[in-house]
Amino acid sequence: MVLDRAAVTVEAADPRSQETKTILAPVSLTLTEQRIAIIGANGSGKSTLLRLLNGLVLPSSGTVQVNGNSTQRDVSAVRRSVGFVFTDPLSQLVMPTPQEDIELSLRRQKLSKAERRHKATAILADYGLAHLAESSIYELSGGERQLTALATVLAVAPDILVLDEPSTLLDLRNTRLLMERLDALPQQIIMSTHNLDLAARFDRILVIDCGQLVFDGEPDRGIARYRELAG
Ligand SMILES: Nc1ncnc2c1ncn2[C@@H]1O[C@H](COP(=O)(O)OP(=O)(O)OP(=O)(O)O)[C@@H](O)[C@H]1O
Repeated sequence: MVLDRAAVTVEAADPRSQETKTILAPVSLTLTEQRIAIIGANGSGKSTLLRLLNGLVLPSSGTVQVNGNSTQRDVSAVRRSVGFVFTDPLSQLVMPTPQEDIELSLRRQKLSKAERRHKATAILADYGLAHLAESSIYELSGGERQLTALATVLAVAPDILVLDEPSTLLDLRNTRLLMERLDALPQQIIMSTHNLDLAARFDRILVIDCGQLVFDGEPDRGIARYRELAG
């Protein structure tokens, strides 16, 4: 993934104003490490940076490329390569039950209906969610929904996994399970998190503050920088 002076600005809240607000100042990055964490205060711009990576947000200036595909010109190719897990699983789970959601995720694979059903059942079992396969998404706990959302995205084996604060709703046990699961994945992972234990395990850390990249490097130093900023 390559960001070349990618910046995000939005119109000012007051429609009479000509001004724009910069949410993310121009940033140039080549993201090649297997495990990259993004940390920073609430509202600093972490989600905006992540959303640039799969074309959910397009840069107002500069470019973002994934495997040579521009998010502005080839967004479908980018979305096929980049699986995105939202902080709020309800933004992502669109079908009534986990089983149906995973089957929907598998729709582009050349499988018969029965094969799709069978594969979705196996994926849910792998995540310890088999007993919830036919439950309403709304009856699941926040953590169960979060794991279902992860299973749904990984069902299609994207090349790159982008996760926006994936442990927010998880208890200690499920956070540990998530860490183990992420550790075992072959994909490149780029994740924002407020969980510094999780971030410390990664290869590279980006620290964002007020829409600016203020640190890019080794986890211990990145976490120390973030602690300084938090005061
Ligand atoms: N479409 C938009 N229009 C106006 N402001 C926006 C828009 N998207 C994001 N913002 C603002 O940009 C800033 C950065 O938001 P972003 O969601 O990237 O922060 P974050 O670091 O992920 O925060 P958190 O840790 O709270 O999830 C916030 O002040 C947010 O209100």
